[in-house]
Amino acid sequence: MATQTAPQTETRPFEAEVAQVLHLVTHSLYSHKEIFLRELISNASDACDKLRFESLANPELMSGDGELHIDVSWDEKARTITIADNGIGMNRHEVVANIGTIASSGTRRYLEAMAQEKKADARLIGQFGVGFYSAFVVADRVTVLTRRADASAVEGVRWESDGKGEYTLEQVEVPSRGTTIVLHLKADEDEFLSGWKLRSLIHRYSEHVAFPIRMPKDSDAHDGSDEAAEDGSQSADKAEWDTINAASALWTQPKSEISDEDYQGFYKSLGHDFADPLAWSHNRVEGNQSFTTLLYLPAHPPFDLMMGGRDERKGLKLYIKRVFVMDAAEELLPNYLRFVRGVVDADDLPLNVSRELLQQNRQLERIKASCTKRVLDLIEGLARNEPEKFATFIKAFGNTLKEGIGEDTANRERIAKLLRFASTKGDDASRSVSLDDYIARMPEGQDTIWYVTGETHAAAAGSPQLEAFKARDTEVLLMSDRIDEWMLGYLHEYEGKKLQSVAKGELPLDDAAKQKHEEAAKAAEPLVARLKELLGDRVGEVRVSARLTDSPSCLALSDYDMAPHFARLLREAGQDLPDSKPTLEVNPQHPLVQRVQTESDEATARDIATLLLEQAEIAAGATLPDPSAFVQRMNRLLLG
Ligand SMILES: Nc1ncnc2c1ncn2[C@@H]1O[C@H](COP(=O)(O)OP(=O)(O)OP(=O)(O)O)[C@@H](O)[C@H]1O
Repeated sequence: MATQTAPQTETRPFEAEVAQVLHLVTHSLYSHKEIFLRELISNASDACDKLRFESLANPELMSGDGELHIDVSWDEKARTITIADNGIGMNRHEVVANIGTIASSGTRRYLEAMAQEKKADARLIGQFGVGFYSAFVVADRVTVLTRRADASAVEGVRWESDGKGEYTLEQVEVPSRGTTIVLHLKADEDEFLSGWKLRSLIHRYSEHVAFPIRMPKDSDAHDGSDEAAEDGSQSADKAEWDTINAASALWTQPKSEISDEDYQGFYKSLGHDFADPLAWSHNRVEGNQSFTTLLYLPAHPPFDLMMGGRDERKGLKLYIKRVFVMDAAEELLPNYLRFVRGVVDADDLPLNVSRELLQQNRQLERIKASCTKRVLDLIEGLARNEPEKFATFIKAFGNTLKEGIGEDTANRERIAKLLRFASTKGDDASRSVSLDDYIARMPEGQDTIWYVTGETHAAAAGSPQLEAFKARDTEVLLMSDRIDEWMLGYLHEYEGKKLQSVAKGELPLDDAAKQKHEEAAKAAEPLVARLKELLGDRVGEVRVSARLTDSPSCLALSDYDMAPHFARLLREAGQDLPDSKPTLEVNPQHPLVQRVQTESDEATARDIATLLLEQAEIAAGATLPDPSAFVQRMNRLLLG
C-alpha cells in the first residue's frame, strides 16, 4: 500500500547515457546472455557486504534477520525470475541516484568500448560497473522492490521499467529490508525458467560469492512459483531453501584445501572476467601484523585499464577480519600494478577506518609493500618457469609494468629485469629480449646497452642511426611503445651498464676508426661549411657522421634532447616545448651529399641540402615545418 508521502508515483526519463546503454543491451547483446545472473547476484552480494559493514557501527540494522543470503527463484506461469537479498537495500533517493539517473564514468567507457567491439559480448558489461542493466538482456520489464536497512524506514520503493527510456517510482510497503529484483522474461528466454539451468549458472559463475545463494528446495522438480511473490515477500521459511554455492570466503581456507578450479572460479566472479587468470598468489602473513592476500594476474587487460580509470581504480578489495570494507586498489598497490585483481584481508586495521585514514596508515604501507613484492614474485615466477604465460603477460601488461620504472624507485631493477624488448637480433616485432639476454650477448669490451626509439617498430628498425651498429654487428634494442621514451628517462643504467640511444652523443670508436673518422671530417670541412650556409638557421649544427654507412643523412641528439617523435607527441598533447635546432649528420660518401658541392645551380644545391635535412627529420619522426614546400622541392628535383 502506498503511503501519504508525496510524490507517490512518478515517471522519470533515463539519463541519456543510461538510455544508450539500455538500447545497446536490449538490441545487441546476444552472446552469453546468462551473465545477467552473475551480475545481479554480485550486486546482491555487495549489498550484503555493505550491510555487514554498516551494522558494525549500527547493530540494529541487522535486527531480526542476522543471516544474510541471496535467494533465486522463478515462476514458470508468470515467466519471471526473482533475485532477492536481505542486504542494505536502497531508499528512494538512492534508487534514483544508482539506477537510471547518474551515468557513471563506467557507463561512458562501456559505450566507448562497445563502439569498438564488432560483436557485443554481454560478458563485458560487469567490468564497467553497469551490471544492473544486464537484467534487460533477458527481460523486457524489470521490477525492483527495495527497502533500506534503517530502523526508521517503514516503507520501500518500487522501481519499474521496460528499459525503453523511462522508469516509474512508487512508494510501497516492502515487508523487510533488502532488494528484490523481478525479471519479466522476454518471449524467447524461456530456457532460464528452469531450476536446473539457474542452479548450474550459480555453480558456474557465483560459486564463490561469500553469502549463501539459495534456491527453493527440490527446485529441479517443480517450478518454484509459490516461493516468492512479486511484492518481495518470501512465503517459504528457511527450511524450504537449499544453499547452492560454497558460500565461504575462499581466501580464509587453507591453501591445501583449495583446488585450481576454486581459485579460477573465485577470480572470475571477483574480476567480472570470463577468462581464467594467468597466475595467482595466496599468502597468509602472521606476526605482529597479520593479513591474508590473494592476488591474481589476469590473462588479458580489463577494458578500462588504459581508458582513464586512474581516479577510480577497482579490483583489489580490502576486508578487515573478513568484513568487506572498501575497494582499495589505490591504497594497496602502486598504479603500475593496477591490472592485479584480488583480496586483502587484514586482521589488525580498525574497522571504522576511512579512506583518508587508510592513506596515512603505516600498517597499510607495509601491506602495500608486501602486495607489491608478491606480485613481482609472481611475475618473476612466470618468467622463470612458464614462458608462454609470461609472453601473454608481457603482451597484455608489459607497457603498464614499464610505468613502474619511473614510479617505483625501490623496485626499479626488479622491474627492469622483467621487461622485454624487440631487438636487431630478433627477427620480428615481438618483445622477447630481456636486458639480461642483451648483456649475456654483449661482446667483450662493450659496456653500453644500445637502444633506438621510434614511433613504430618499422620506424625504429629502419633508423639510419643503426647503420654503423649493423655494420659492426652490435645488438640494438628497438623501442617503439609510447611509454618507452618516458621510461628511458628513468632507466639510465642496468646491472652497472649504461643505457644509451644510438641517436645520442658521440659513438665510441676504437683508435683506428676514430682516426678514419677524423680524417673524413677534415676532408669534408668545405662540404659541411657549404651545407651550413645553404641551410641557414634551420639547423643548429652540421657534422660528418660516424653512424651512417648507407643513408645520406640523419639527425643526432644531445644527451638531453628528446627524441623528435616523442617531442611531437607531447606537442600534440598540448605541451609547450622549447624549439631546439636539430644537429644534422651527413655521410660524405653518399652521392647525394656530394652533389651539394658539385651542383653549380645555387637553387638546386639548396633544394638538395634541405632535402637531406628533411629526410633525416622524417626518419626520426619529427614534423616537417612546411610539408607542401617539401613536396614541391622533391618534385623539382625528380623532374630536374
Ligand atoms: N541488490 C542491490 N542492493 C542494493 N543496491 C543495489 C543492488 N543492486 C544495485 N544496487 C545499486 O545500484 C548501483 C548500480 O549497480 P550496477 O551493477 O549497475 O553497478 P555497480 O554494482 O556499481 O558496479 P560494480 O559491479 O563495478 O560495483 C550499485 O552501485 C548499487 O548502489
